[in-house]
Amino acid sequence: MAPQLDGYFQKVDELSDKFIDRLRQAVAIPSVSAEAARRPDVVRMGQFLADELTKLGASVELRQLGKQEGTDLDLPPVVLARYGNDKSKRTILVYGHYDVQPAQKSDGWDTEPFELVIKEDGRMCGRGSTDDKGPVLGWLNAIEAHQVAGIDFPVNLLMCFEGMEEYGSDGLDDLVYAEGKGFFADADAVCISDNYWLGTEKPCLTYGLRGVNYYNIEVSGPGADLHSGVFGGTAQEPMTDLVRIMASLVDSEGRILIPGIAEQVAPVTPDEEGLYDGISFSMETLYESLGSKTTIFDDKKRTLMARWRFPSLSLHGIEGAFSGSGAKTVIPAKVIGKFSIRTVPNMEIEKTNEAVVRYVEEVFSKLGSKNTLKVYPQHCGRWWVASPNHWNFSAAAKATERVWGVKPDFTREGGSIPVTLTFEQATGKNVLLLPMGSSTDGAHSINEKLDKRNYIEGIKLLGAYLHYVAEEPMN
Ligand SMILES: NCC(=O)N[C@@H](Cc1c[nH]cn1)C(=O)O
Ligand SMILES: [Zn+2]
Ligand SMILES: [Zn+2]
Repeated sequence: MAPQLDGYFQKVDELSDKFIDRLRQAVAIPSVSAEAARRPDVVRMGQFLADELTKLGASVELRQLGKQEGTDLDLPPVVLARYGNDKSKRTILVYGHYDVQPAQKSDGWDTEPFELVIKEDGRMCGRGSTDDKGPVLGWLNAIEAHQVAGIDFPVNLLMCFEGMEEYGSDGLDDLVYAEGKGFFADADAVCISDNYWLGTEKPCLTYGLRGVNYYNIEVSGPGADLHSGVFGGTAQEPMTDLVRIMASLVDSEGRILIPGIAEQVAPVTPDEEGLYDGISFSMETLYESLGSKTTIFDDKKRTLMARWRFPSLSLHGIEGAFSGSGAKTVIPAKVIGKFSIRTVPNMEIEKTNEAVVRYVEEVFSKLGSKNTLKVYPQHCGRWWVASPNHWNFSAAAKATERVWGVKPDFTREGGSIPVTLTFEQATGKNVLLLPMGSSTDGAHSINEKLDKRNYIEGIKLLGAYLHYVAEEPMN
């Protein structure tokens, strides 16, 4: 089956230095969507992709999305591209994002985050290497390897690459819904490569994601930051209120203390109980990914359930708080606490928001503080669970076995890619998550990396998947 694949694989190996260089160029563009000052770099990264795709012969459009909500900042463009328009072939729509999480060497990185540094053991370190520049470039590299090998591209490829995923995909949903019957109308299925294997050796295909509701809690009081010697003990301090509110959201065992959250979670079914044992996942690999043994649970099943099918609440930070080294004796006038809830079936965005706002206001009112509180969701994206019983998943499973020599696990994921559900609803087609990187890649963390092996074999995997898609009978 898929007879041209050996020639394709050989060409990917031959071109591997060129493909790594393409990733090096992409990592060097600090396309951090969360930082206003970096917006020109995000736009530059979109342009880089558009130029590379144009050179490969794709037709490319940079779609403007208007202003970022509540700001004067232009949103970065969505790169929409088409490669091939042969009515006798299937059409696959792929999505990825070219923005990255913030990173600074001083966060604790061993090397400059926006320089791709290749270690002797094959780790390619750099912000965005695995999330999501490596996988996005994987599609471009697959096109190039086919061209150089002289192998006919097996499908028509539609591409949608956005630059705001790490900041809530502002503006993308409207575009995807609008183009469901437009630019994306020909799509027979959707494939997203923006997640990770559960461990470091066994590949997986993913059919579920948690959603995310991200919140701000603002507490303000004094008109300006104050000297704590002069005003300590006389002014009510916003940070004191905020820390007490934040401490009331979740306990050290990860239990969410907000009434109205656990009540929305779908009960565990007997069928589901048996699902976890068959999954290749070890606590040892988790400890390696975590860099410590500080897990809430000691066993695989409860750990996987906590990641996939129960909600979690994480405290992320406090804007306006002193966080440098040294000993600044300030009372911050206004602080904004940031936290998010990863949501699961059958939680509803609005119901969850209402429960959060009600609870935070109640806790604050019990403090008897004269400060002012505002609590509001910053962005929300729904959870997604799909059926893996579809030719899209069968093709990916065959490709995985061909490239990695092992049948993939079928997994869910704790992270969120809210546009996944939007693609499913807008196109009415099956969506598959086909990861390239592994659990130790450290996405969003310091020293993010993509192993050279996962990048190169991942390029083979994406191409092989398209060949098997072309061979699958419709179901
Ligand atoms: N690779 C997917 C990913 O990292 N998604 C982000 C999405 C997000 C939501 N709010 C901010 N980023 C995630 O954190 O899961
Ligand atoms: Zn991502
Ligand atoms: Zn991410």
